[in-house]
Amino acid sequence: MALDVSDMTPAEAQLAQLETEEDIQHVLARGAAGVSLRSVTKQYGQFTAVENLFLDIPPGSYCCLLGPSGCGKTTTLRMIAGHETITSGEIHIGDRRVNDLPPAKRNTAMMFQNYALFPHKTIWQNVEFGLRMRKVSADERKQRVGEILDLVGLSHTSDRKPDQLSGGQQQRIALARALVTRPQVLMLDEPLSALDENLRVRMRSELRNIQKQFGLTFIQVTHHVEEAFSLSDQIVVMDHGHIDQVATPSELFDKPASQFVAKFIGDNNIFVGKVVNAVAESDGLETIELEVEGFGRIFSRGHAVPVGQTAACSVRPDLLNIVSEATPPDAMLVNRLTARIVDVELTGYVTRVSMLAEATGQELLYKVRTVEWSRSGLSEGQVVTLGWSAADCVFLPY
Ligand SMILES: Nc1ncnc2c1ncn2[C@@H]1O[C@H](COP(=O)(O)OP(=O)(O)OP(=O)(O)O)[C@@H](O)[C@H]1O
Repeated sequence: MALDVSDMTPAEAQLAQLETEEDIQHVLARGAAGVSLRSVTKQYGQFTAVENLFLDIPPGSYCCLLGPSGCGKTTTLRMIAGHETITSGEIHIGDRRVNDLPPAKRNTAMMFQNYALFPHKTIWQNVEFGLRMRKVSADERKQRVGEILDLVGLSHTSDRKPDQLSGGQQQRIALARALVTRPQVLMLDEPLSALDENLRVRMRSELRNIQKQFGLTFIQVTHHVEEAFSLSDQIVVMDHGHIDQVATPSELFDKPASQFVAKFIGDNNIFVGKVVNAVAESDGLETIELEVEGFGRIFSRGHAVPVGQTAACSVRPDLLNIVSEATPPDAMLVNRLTARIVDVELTGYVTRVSMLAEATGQELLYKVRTVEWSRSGLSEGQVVTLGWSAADCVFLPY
């Protein structure tokens, strides 16, 4: 049967050109593949959008590219998918260098922000489309489309058009359409951004379940910190076209590697000062003393830079403690400062308390279980002493 190519994306049109058995076998290959970026740079004219990226995404993992608008997440995703050329460097998918391969030959699939469903085709035809492009037989198409629609729980919608589905259902169909081609890597560009908050949280766990079930490599672009934390095995934090840190969610939460990451991922409290002393500890880290103007000495843990250099340290808002002024600092809560409560925000189980340091006016954030906050009897305008340990305070080279 002749293919209707009038509403194909460029990638799909390329697929339609696949001729050789080898091409088709590559595209139909199953199983997850890892992705490797080696010194990848993208320039648009004089502007460098991403520079010298090195990244290894293990096969079968869920990786999120996380960062503020304009940091280069989408450009990176599009280069992996082959929708954007790279200026220099190498990209490998599995054991293949894909720099010069068109999107259709990379064994990847892309799920777009707006789902890119064909409005005039039925749900069945939408899902079946990629298989037709790949010249899959009618019997196999029937079986695979049936299976995948079952899997996303939408078999009953197969005769409808996309605009007869809810946002969440359209999202599932877009996912089914991408998965039915059995890609080795699925790329998702802000897949949840069109959904309302409740649905987003539900679809998040569906995405994660499907990724686990298929054992595929998922690479997702997001600027939502919570989304990246809840989905990922690996989070790549990007800023201004560079990778700042690659880590698991818990590593990132406990040990941000830079001031940018510490701020971006969690409202951490950051203090900037000069290194005045560093003492080696048995776990290979050092306890580092920073002289911070207005506060005096602040103790943190990490890998020190030479004495005299400017550096910073970061403490999570939930690791601050309100302590009695009378209690002398001890090894547990060696860091102390006084602050005035300026705002209290109940967000559910957790209360966010904004404070201003008495000595410097620096804004500080304290997060506490709401039940504890209620028991404390504290309120706006009061001055409290905050204490935290060196172990909870992460040293950040400047
Ligand atoms: N075709 C293009 N021509 C010129 N500059 C571009 C082009 N595409 C992207 N850029 C620029 O490259 C930088 C990175 O863009 P990119 O879309 O990758 O960012 P992003 O992190 O995905 O942002 P967002 O979350 O807003 O989508 C931005 O400064 C953007 O303006």
